[in-house]
This record gives sequence, C-alpha cells and structure tokens, in this order.
Amino acid sequence: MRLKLLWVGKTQEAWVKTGIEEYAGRIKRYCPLEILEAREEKGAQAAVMRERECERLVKLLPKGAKLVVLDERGDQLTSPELANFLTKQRDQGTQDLVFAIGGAYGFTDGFRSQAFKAISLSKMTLTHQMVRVFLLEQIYRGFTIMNGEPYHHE
Ligand SMILES: C[S@@+](CC[C@H](N)C(=O)[O-])C[C@H]1O[C@@H](n2cnc3c(N)ncnc32)[C@H](O)[C@@H]1O
Repeated sequence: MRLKLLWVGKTQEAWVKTGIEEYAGRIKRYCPLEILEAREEKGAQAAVMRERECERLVKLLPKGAKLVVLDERGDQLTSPELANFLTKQRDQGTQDLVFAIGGAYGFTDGFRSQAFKAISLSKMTLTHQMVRVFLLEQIYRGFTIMNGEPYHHE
C-alpha cells in the first residue's frame, strides 16, 4: 500500500512545514508516502475557486486510487479505529490510498462523492493547513498501533 496526501496550495507557515516534515518522515518508516499539491485558486468567487481547485485535485488522483476525504462532516474515528482502517486497506491490497484535504473553501459535492470514506478530525473547522499536521500525526499514530509500539497510550 502506498499513501498519498493530496491538498490545495503550498504550506505557508514554517511551524506547519516543520510538523509535516516530522510526521511525514516518521510515516515513511512504515509505508511509502507522497504529498501531492494542487494549485490554489485566487481572486474569484468562493464557488468558482472551490470548483477549480477540485478539478485540479481530480487530475492528481492516481488511476484506481481509493479516496478518503477529510471533512468536518465525516466519520469521527478513534486512533485505534484509524489504525484498523489502515490495516484493512493494507490487507485488502489497496495500492494507492489517498487522503485529500480541501482548500480554504472545501470540496465540491462532486469531489466529495468520489470518496469511499469521509473522516472528520473534529466537529470544529480547522484551517486547511493545520489539518495537514493533525492528519499526518494520526496516520503515524495508526502505524505505531498496528505495530504494537509504545507511542499510543489508552
Ligand atoms: C477551512 S476548511 C473548509 C471549510 C468549508 N466551509 C467546508 O465546509 O468544508 C478546509 C479543509 O480543511 C479540512 N478540514 C477542516 N476542518 C476539518 C475537520 N474538523 N475535520 C476534517 N477535515 C477538516 C477539510 O478537508 C476542508 O475541506
């Protein structure tokens, strides 16, 4: 299984970049990981920017990939549940598992409907930049749970 993180726009804040590098590096000990970045749209109405950004996200999706969207309206999982989800995908032979994070205006309904799962990290809205770090840390945590390593404590 290969993991891909798909998101919109460059990471702006240095402290977010540091977090991404830290957890992406840790995840790569367990699984190949690639970050795919769609260009951010600027200066149009929100609906137009959302549409254009989602068109770019679709173009970056590998053929046959299984898509998970990060969405505040999605399923809320515990960390062990996320670990089980990753285990199941690996054991089912999923080749490319893609986690997509929307831009500042989120996803179109059309993009969301291409996903087989939507995951919420909280009922609160987080910045699309911060979600990158939170998601990476939870994926890393998931791999440590899968491997019985002493990182996650109940
Ligand atoms: C600022 S939010 C977009 C908010 C937009 N109003 C919406 O309803 O989706 C940008 C992106 O960050 C991610 N995001 C923000 N909060 C989240 C949360 N609590 N759980 C999961 N993803 C979240 C989603 O991928 C979202 O598309």
